[in-house]
Parts: sequence; structure tokens; C-alpha cells
Amino acid sequence: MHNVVFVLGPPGSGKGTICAKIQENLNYVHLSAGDLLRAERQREGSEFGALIESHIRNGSIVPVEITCSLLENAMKASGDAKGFLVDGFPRNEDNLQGWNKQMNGKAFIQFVLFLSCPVPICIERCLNRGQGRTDDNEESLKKRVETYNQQTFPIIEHFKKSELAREVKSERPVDEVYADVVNVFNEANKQK
Ligand SMILES: Nc1ncnc2c1ncn2[C@@H]1O[C@H](COP(=O)(O)OP(=O)(O)OP(=O)(O)O)[C@@H](O)[C@H]1O
Ligand SMILES: O=c1ccn([C@@H]2O[C@H](COP(=O)(O)O)[C@@H](O)[C@H]2O)c(=O)[nH]1
Ligand SMILES: [Mg+2]
Repeated sequence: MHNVVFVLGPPGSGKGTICAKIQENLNYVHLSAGDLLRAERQREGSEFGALIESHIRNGSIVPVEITCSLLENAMKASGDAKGFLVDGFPRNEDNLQGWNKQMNGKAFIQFVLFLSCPVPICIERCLNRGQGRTDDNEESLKKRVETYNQQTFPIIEHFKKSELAREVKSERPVDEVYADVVNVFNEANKQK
């Protein structure tokens, strides 16, 4: 059974940045659903490349069967670890249902890390990210934020109700955010 921490928050809230630091220091493996989709989009012979690119540009959500299989394959391919940081997934109700169906008995959700950050700050960060992403532009960002508000935030609310969510405010300097996140992980691993 894989231990899983879902990491959610608006685009640009710092999910990738914080997961990289957790992976470096706490023996969790970072799996960004967005990065896996971007890699699949680039893979020669992929039947999903064009579909994935269209969803990414439009800030809409790729069918869960594709994303969940990429995540499961990446978990299988990974070596031993304390757990997996599943960054940017599940993004809507359909994602969550698809995950529950496919990963039933294979993964244990330890908790859900919610990086909360005001949207204008998030947008500014994405526009200055400088990674050449096809969705880091005003038009795509407007749609990504809309999708986040309409589809992803309700999933975070769902996890809050089931007391799985741990919120950390991420509009602060990275080191401050990270220190609070480490406390969340230490607390969770103490309870096991
Ligand atoms: N706490 C912070 N303070 C200032 N800048 C930050 C902070 N955290 C991340 N950043 C910067 O903001 C940008 C977006 O961060 P990151 O890629 O980690 O966000 P993300 O939540 O993974 O975004 P996305 O959902 O679009 O993948 C990066 O350029 C990163 O260096
Ligand atoms: O579970 C997922 C994760 C991502 N997507 C699509 O990819 C982009 C970029 O995701 P980032 O987390 O910002 O890297 C996102 O806007 C979606 O279009 C997805 O469909 N499902
Ligand atoms: Mg990211």
C-alpha cells in the first residue's frame, strides 16, 4: 500500500516548489500530475499528446483515466519511499472518483496539503515563472483560475469536511511556508 499526500492549491501557489523541498529532505517522492501530463504530451507515439495540450492551454481537466494511469505507473516505477506527494491532483470530483476506483486498496491518503494563496499573487508568480509553459499567459491563466474555483476548490472543501486537509498559507517567503509544511508532515508521521 502506497502512502499518498495530495498537494493542492491555486496555480502558482507553490506546490512544485514545496514538493521539491519535501522530496529532498523527507524521503517522499514528488509526482506532479501536470509534469507527468507534459511528459506524456512530448512522448513520441503518444496517442494523447494533442488532447493533453488542448486541455493544458484551456486550463481544463484531462480525463482521469489518463492522469491516474500516469500516476500509478510512476509510483510502480519508483523505488522505496516513505510516500508519494501527488501534486496537482485530484482536480475535480471525477478525478477523485476515478482515483478511488483505480487505486482502491493500493493507496492510503495520509492527508491533503492545501497551499492557500491569494489569486492575484499566484497569477503574478506564474507570469514571472519563466519556464516557457504554454499555459503561463493571461488568457490560459484566467481559465485555469476559473477551473480551480469551480472544480478544484470544492474538492478541497470536501477534504476539509473529512478532516484530511492541512492548510498552509503560501503567500509568505518559501522558507517560512516550508517550515510550516515540515511541521504538518512531522505531526502526521508522529500519529502513525
Ligand atoms: N513562497 C513563494 N514566494 C515567492 N515565489 C514563490 C513562492 N513559492 C513559489 N514561488 C515561485 O512562484 C512560481 C510558481 O511556483 P510553483 O511552480 O511551485 O507553483 P505551482 O503551485 O506548482 O504552480 P502550477 O499549479 O502552475 O504548477 C515559481 O516561479 C516559484 O519559484
Ligand atoms: O491532474 C491533473 C493535473 C493537471 N492537469 C492539466 O495540466 C495543467 C497544468 O497543471 P499544473 O498542476 O499547473 O502543472 C492543468 O491546468 C490541467 O490542464 C490535469 O488535467 N489534471
Ligand atoms: Mg506545479
